[in-house]
Amino acid sequence: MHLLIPAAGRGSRMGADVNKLLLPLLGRPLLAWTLAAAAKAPSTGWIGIIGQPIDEEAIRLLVEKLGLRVPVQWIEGGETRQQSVYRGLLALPADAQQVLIHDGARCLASPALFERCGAALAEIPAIVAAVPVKDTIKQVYPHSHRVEKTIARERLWAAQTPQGGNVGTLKVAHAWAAAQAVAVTDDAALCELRGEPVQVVPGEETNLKITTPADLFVAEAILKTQLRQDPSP
Ligand SMILES: Nc1ccn([C@@H]2O[C@H](COP(=O)(O)OP(=O)(O)OP(=O)(O)O)[C@@H](O)[C@H]2O)c(=O)n1
Ligand SMILES: C[C@](O)(CO)[C@H](O)COP(=O)(O)O
Repeated sequence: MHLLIPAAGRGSRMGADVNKLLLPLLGRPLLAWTLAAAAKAPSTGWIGIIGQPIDEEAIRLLVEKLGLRVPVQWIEGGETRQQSVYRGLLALPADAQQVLIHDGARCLASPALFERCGAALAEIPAIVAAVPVKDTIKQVYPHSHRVEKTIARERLWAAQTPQGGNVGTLKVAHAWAAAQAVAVTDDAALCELRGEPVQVVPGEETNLKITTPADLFVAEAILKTQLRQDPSP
C-alpha cells in the first residue's frame, strides 16, 4: 500500500515557533511516532512525506534515524492540507493503484488501524477512519454563539485519518476541487461531493490529532500506555 503523510502545516493552533510535528514527544519528534507506526503495518510498502522546504532537513534527519524498512519519498507541500495532499497524489509512483492518506499530526494511530484501512480498500473504493461522536453537539449562531439547535448524534461520526481510495478517483476529485475552488478539510469530503460512495472504517478513540498544547499532555499519557503494551514502536 502507498501511504501519503501530510506534514506541511505550520501548527498555528499549537502556538510553537516550529512545525508542531517536530516537537518532542517522549524523546522523539511527534512525526517520528507517526512514521514508525505506519511503517510497522505490514501492508505499508511506500511512504511519501509531504512537507514544507523549511522542515526538509529536520524531517530527512528523523527519517534517517528511524531506519524504516520501506522507501520514503520527500514531496513539497502546499498552502493548505488539501493542496498538500493533491501534490502528494501527483507525486505517487506510476504503479500506485490505491493510496492511504494519514495526517502526520495523528501520531497515536496503531499499525492495526493502517492494516484495517488497507484491507477495507480491497473491498471498497473509498474509506475514512472514524469514531462515533460522544458529546452532545450544539449548532450555534455565528456571532452571538446562542444555541440554534441540538443535532441528533446517533448518525454522527468524527472523521480521522487514515482515509483513502483509488488513486485515479482521488486525483480527479482533487483536480475538480482545485478548478472549482472547492475547499474541504478532509479527502473523503471530496469523494462525497463527487458522489462517490465512502465507507467508514472503525477508527480509534486514541487516534487524536495533535492540534493544541493540551493534546500533547494527553498524547504523552496514551503513548506511555501503548509502549507498555508494545515496547518496540
Ligand atoms: N498546508 C498544509 C497544512 C496542513 N498539513 C498537514 O495536515 C495535517 C492536519 O492539519 P492540522 O492539524 O490543521 O495542522 P496544521 O495546519 O499544522 O495546524 P494549524 O491548522 O493549527 O495551523 C497535519 O499533519 C499538517 O501537517 C499539510 O500537510 N499542509
Ligand atoms: C483530516 C482530518 O484529520 C479529519 O479529522 C482533519 O480534518 C484535518 O485537520 P484540519 O485541522 O481540519 O485541517
